[in-house]
Amino acid sequence: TRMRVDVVSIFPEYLAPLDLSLIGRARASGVLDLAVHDLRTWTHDVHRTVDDTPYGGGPGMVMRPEPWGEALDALVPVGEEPPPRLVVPSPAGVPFRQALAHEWAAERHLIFACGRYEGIDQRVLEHAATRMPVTEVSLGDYVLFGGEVAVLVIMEAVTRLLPGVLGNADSLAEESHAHGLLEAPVYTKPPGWRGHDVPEILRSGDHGRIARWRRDEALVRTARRRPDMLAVLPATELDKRDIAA
Ligand SMILES: N#Cc1c(-c2ccc3ccn(Cc4ccc(CN5CCCC5)cc4)c3c2)n[nH]c1N
Repeated sequence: TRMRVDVVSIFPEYLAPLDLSLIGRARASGVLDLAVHDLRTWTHDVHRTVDDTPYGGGPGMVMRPEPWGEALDALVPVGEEPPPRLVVPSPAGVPFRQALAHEWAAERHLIFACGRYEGIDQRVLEHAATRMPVTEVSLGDYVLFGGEVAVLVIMEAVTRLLPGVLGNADSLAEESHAHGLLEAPVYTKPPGWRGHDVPEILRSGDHGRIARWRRDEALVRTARRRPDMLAVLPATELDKRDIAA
């Protein structure tokens, strides 16, 4: 197996989509070995308590450290080399970007800790950091209820980078982002649909002009929707004339 992934959550059913389609195929082909665990497995009281009130006051509840400590003890064999990476989705995390997806696709073992409530007692991450690399990661500047959907996103981004998961067509699409712009619009049959026609050039067979048309469309789209992406393009990449057009 290329990669082992463990996910711990109080809502393990939230991770059911990881059984489907491409990720399901990656698991069936042996490229990915995924296990989802219920954090309450590591509680011992009759109410299977995972949360408590926050020290210092404040709204909501905080996830208790003990269940998490026992869960990580169970999932990290003593002396595992190299150690797994613990990934903890959090509103306070570093931004999740494609570069991180590439880094994590190279890991042998990932463990995802899905927080809920106001988050996980910080000592869980501090203690884990004494025996494995720990990354708090955020999907973006919006507020979710917990870490589960972040794990679905991260797992999709990472799994598609594992060898053999992408068809070579997709991997070419992956490369197309290499030019640092948003992709051009795509079309398929029929040539005319509800009064909207496919741009003539795409049906011309003139591959040089088609490539130029796509690059111009990509530039215009990027300038309109993601000017921040243009700011980082090396000058040699950017022809001001294209933008002005
Ligand atoms: N990835 C990612 C995330 C998450 C995320 C990830 C993991 C957990 C675990 C619990 N929550 C809920 C929550 C929501 C808001 C706060 C902030 N506090 C609220 C009042 C004072 C500050 C604390 C927890 C989570 C949210 N949100 N947005 C992303 N991009």
